[in-house]
Amino acid sequence: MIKAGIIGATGYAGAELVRILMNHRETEIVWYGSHSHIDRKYAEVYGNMFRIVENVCRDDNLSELAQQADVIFTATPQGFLAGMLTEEILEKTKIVDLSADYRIKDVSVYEKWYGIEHKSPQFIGEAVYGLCEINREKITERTRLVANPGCYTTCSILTAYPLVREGLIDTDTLIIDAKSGTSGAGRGAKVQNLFCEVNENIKAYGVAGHRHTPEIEEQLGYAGNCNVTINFTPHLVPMNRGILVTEYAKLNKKADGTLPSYEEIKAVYDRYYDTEKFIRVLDKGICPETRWVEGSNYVDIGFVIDERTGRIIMMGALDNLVKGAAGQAVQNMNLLFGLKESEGLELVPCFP
Ligand SMILES: NC(=O)C1=CN([C@@H]2O[C@H](COP(=O)(O)OP(=O)(O)OC[C@H]3O[C@@H](n4cnc5c(N)ncnc54)[C@H](OP(=O)(O)O)[C@@H]3O)[C@@H](O)[C@H]2O)C=CC1
Ligand SMILES: CC(=O)N[C@@H](CCC(=O)OP(=O)(O)O)C(=O)O
Repeated sequence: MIKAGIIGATGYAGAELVRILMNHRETEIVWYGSHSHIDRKYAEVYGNMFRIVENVCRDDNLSELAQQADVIFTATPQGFLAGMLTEEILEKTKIVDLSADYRIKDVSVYEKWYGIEHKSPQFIGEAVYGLCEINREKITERTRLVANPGCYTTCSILTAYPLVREGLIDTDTLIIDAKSGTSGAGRGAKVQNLFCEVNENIKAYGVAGHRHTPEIEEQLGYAGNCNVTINFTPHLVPMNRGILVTEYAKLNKKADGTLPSYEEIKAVYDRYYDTEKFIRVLDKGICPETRWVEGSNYVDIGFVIDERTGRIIMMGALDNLVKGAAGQAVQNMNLLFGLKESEGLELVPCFP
């Protein structure tokens, strides 16, 4: 059995990791890390785990956990892992980090957009960006550190990736409009996430300055082998889970001056994603909906070509806590240990 420890097990992403790993046949959770519930029974913090998890919450001592665990998931605030990570820890265990600490390769970009100093930039080069469908061959039994992509970025990148890779869209015209359920903001109490602030309301935030912008630009830049500059505007919507992205871009014309057809674009998506278990490219005319992916590791993708404006509208939906966080982290763990990639992740979407 793989011994897994979770630092930040009492947060929303950590709790989803617990739920998924409970049904993983090759894994045993040896550490339920917390910051403010130390020594409290985990099932008192999360009642859904009553009579399922008997353990008490431990602290966030990464060095001690590294002695016991084959893999550590850090579902902690930005900067936590960067402040703790050492070579000694990485010699003992593998780490899948759900925060953004090792996602961006240029440390000055990280420090500018996150507004914090990076405490261990020496590990950034080694970290693999764990977007499994794109970087699968880099996530191996030799990998020690995985930077697990987040919810908005996973959805935004996977939705546009094939078309950017194939040069089918003008990336300078790419606009990503994204919406997230409130669990995306974490469990910590914040006034802007109170029921009366969120319910019956929808608002944009982080306009022209959200920290996910450079991460999406970097990854799509690798895909297109070019500099990518986007507008990314997230919105908070009154639902628990779910990310929906709507992406707009000018389609590049073909040599004969015409736009690619629906069938040509669909063939490209299918070529990239037909064999991907967790990416479902929907049939013509069907737009992704968050409710059809809730509780699952799926990303649903659809698109429409607007002949009138010459733009394509690409849409993607996922569950921010599953494919956008814990599910993807477990997918990465499966790759790190040479297991079946979908082990523990064959979760059927729940509805309603
Ligand atoms: N929510 C989401 O949809 C997604 C989240 N993520 C990322 O996952 C990480 C966790 O997010 P999320 O679960 O939403 O956040 P939460 O606020 O819900 O949980 C944070 C967790 O970290 C612990 N913690 C808080 N402060 C510290 C600290 N100073 N040192 C150590 N541990 C601490 C908390 O412990 P305690 O509960 O005991 O206070 C809790 O277990 C973040 O980096 C986030 O960006 C990534 C993708 C999606
Ligand atoms: C609704 C909400 O507040 N969402 C968070 C993003 C989710 C998250 O935790 O960020 P990562 O994907 O980088 O890990 C935000 O906008 O900062």
